[in-house]
Amino acid sequence: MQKQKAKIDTSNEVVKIRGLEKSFGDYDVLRGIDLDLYQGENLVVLGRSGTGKSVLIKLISGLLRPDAGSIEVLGNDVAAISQRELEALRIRIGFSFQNSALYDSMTVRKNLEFPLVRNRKGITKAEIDKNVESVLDAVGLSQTINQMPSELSGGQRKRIGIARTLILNPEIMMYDEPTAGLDPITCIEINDLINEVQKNYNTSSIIITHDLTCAKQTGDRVAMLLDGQFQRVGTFEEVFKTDDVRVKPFYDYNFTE
Ligand SMILES: Nc1ncnc2c1ncn2[C@@H]1O[C@H](COP(=O)(O)OP(=O)(O)OP(=O)(O)O)[C@@H](O)[C@H]1O
Repeated sequence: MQKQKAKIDTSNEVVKIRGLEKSFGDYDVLRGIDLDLYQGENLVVLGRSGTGKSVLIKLISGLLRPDAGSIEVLGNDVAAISQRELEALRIRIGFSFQNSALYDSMTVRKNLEFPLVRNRKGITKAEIDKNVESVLDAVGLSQTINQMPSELSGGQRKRIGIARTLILNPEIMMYDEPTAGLDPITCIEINDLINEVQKNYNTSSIIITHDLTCAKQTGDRVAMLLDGQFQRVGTFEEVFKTDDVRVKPFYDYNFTE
């Protein structure tokens, strides 16, 4: 499905990163990064393996501390806030990780109820049921409500994982390799779902991927991490309109025979 033009507010940075540095031993992974995620935007982050994409997500979510620079998430200085404030902030962020991490011993319904029961004290049974049905409908899997994760396909598990994050109405979504290991048709379905989530839940998203079809279909902008910095940021076409030998192979591998 063709991506519709998203409503993006470029005056509202939900993530604002300035001069961010992070090293491990002698290895300077992030060397002074500046990056904005605008409200309502899908931002794709590309980069070779080991360039620091996961480190960046961990820094944004406060799991790692920066060596230098600032990270502001939904108006909070992540490195300065207390553990309690950090936990409250994390509830406003939905994480969709590679292995979906569903609880194998629980039905789809129980998997979806879990974050609600844990994070919304005093929620009623009727509200839980309504929320579960709503997110299952949003990911197109209402019929799986009583199934076990082992009975689902990889693509379905991915969708339920996304539903489980949506149930807390996140303002920011972080997708780590959303299409990894899926067949091409399921990849397209997941890309469409990412765009539907953006539109229907009004989320701002960071999408980490090596899949340029995913980048092209979902990204309003693409940011490419090269040598520890975002050296190419723009639309998909802008980023790949270059002869840079660090960039071209990405495109050629994905799109040329
Ligand atoms: N806690 C840590 N301690 C030491 N080194 C680390 C730590 N976390 C990450 N690194 C190193 O930082 C570098 C970047 O890792 P990261 O996982 O962010 O890469 P990536 O871009 O996400 O790669 P991939 O595309 O393969 O997932 C790697 O060299 C990794 O070994």
